[in-house]
Amino acid sequence: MDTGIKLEERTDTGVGNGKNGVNGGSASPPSTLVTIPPGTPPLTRRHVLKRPPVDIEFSDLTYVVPVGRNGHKMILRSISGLFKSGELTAILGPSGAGKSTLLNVLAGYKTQDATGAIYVNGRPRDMKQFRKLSRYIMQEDLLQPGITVVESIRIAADLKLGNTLSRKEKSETVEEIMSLLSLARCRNTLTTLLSGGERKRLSIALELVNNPPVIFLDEPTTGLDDVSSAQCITLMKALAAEGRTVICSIHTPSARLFAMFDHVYIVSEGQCVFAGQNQHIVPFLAQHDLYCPKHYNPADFMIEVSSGEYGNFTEKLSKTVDNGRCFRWNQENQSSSIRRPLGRDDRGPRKTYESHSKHLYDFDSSSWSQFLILLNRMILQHRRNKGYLLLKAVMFVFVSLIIGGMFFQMGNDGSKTIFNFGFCFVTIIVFLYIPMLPVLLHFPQEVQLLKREYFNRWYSLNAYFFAMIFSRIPLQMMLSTVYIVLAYFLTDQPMEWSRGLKFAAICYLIAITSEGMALTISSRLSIVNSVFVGPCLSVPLMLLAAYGLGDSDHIPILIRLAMYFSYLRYGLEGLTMAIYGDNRAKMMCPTEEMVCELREPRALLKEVGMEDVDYWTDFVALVGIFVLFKLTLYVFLRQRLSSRKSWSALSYVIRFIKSYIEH
Ligand SMILES: Nc1ncnc2c1ncn2[C@@H]1O[C@H](COP(=O)(O)OP(=O)(O)OP(=O)(O)O)[C@@H](O)[C@H]1O
Repeated sequence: MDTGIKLEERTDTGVGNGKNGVNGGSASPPSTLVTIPPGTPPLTRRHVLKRPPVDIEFSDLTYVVPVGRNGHKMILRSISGLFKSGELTAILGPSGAGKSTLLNVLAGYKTQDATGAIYVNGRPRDMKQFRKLSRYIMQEDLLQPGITVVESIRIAADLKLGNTLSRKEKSETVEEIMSLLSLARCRNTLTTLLSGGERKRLSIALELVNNPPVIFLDEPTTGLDDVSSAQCITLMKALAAEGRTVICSIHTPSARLFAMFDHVYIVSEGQCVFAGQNQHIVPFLAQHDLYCPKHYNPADFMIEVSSGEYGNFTEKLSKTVDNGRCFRWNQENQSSSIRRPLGRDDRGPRKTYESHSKHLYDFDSSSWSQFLILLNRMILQHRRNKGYLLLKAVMFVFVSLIIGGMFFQMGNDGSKTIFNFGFCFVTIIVFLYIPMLPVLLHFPQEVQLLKREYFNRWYSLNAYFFAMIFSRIPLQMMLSTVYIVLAYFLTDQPMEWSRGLKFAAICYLIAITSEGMALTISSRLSIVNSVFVGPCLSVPLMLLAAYGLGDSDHIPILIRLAMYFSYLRYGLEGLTMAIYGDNRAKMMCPTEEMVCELREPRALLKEVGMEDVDYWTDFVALVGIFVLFKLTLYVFLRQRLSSRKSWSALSYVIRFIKSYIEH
């Protein structure tokens, strides 16, 4: 089965449905249980731009994922539906029914394996334009660590509002959002210390900064207690009542929560088994001789029916609602408008988003501002992560003392030249592992955060990528200096500025290249796989660094080719040349030694086959490999963040490799 992108997408997105935002004509009667406390500030805040309403319709949506090497699994089966602005919609269903998948496809988070059509205000969805209108709050509340609540919202406001508001207006916006989401009390708490409810509210606050007209939430109440869940849904209801389209997937809601939803869409085995107002569910089921017991939560009953507890009704119910096309239960009067002409733009002339406010939905901050804001955020996070910095510095001190002790005073000892060459080899291993391992553990999580922020259009990948490079390199160099200085002095290497600087430069290059390699590996893999693949790849790199030393004529051609890619070999050559190159004078030979065969530096270089090696060639090769890793990282990240077809080939290759690693 063809699983390519087949969602209809065009460049001319439609707009405005003629309603002016408020729950105009939403068929659901206001629930008596929904209480927005008196005095609650209006959700459309003073300094925030007005957004036009957005209706989302989908037709014959099918989602098929590849399973194993040849199999497929159909998760969504040709379902249809309509989610209107001004309404709070719940997508309900038993576990594994396909709720999150539906949300992912509608939000545009996953489009690759989907087929069918999605319409925005009656016109085929233009994904580029739609991404500017919608925000997706995912189930896991991934928040940037090392910053406080107020700092998080300020950074989001700086990135999203750019120069559209003055500094004072932006501060007011931040304060308004904090009070709206009851976050003022924990304004100075680090995000990592927040409770589940506070994390969820902060996730919502961050996406509300520039007032999106469409909000998707994946299971917003999971992990929250009854009170926090009710607060969260009340807030969603209030946001919808202001004209936004709010769609959330939700697991078995209590009767109280269930009554708050304006529109309920129930999924079972990838099919729609009900779409309409919550009060119609009980009569709907009664039509099929399924009677909800008195005082029983209709949501629970519906889920039990969908789970097959009363027999298999999925096909029958799905047929009755025409797999989501039937509009009968969406309104008070159920006798009319049985089937919706999905996708037909029948609401008269309207402006397009392009003409309405094209510039409002582009990035409001320039790439340069995004870069500076992200750089500041990353530096702040590094500074706050004192435990990690200290641990890394202590590791470097510890390793340099151990290595310094093992090779103590051998640098100028002609009888220990070969051991001192061993010091160079050990040094490249240090700068392979210490910069690499923490990245393999940490970066897969950071990629998840990047995906969330990028998908919700906080910044461009270029801004993030360069901020990451510029925040990491100085830190890596600072920490590496600890080892370089201690080990260099303890092992008594030549006290010449030029040699010391050349030695340090190669160490820095190996360190940042190792970090680059780790970033590249972990940009595509989970933590477990990264931690496995990284050290495994290091073994051939180390072997290639030392393979055939002194006997390079007999190295097989394939290994010789592979050597060109082993940056550790260039590193080893560079360190050796820094210490022994440039016609270094003979080393001292201790009196107790009869002969010091290798006291002449040239003799060592000949022994290890490096007489013709040029330090600057190695230096340039290391820079080249560093740049190559960075470019690969950029391509991998772009591919990971993109749903464009042009990346499909690369993504299939990566999927194929991963299917071997992960099975
Ligand atoms: N990439 C995938 N490969 C294979 N199966 C998948 C994939 N993604 C989802 N599924 C399967 O599709 C089904 C629907 O998944 P989905 O996450 O949409 O369910 P859900 O209704 O949100 O469930 P829950 O309420 O438990 O989160 C599940 O059985 C899941 O295992």
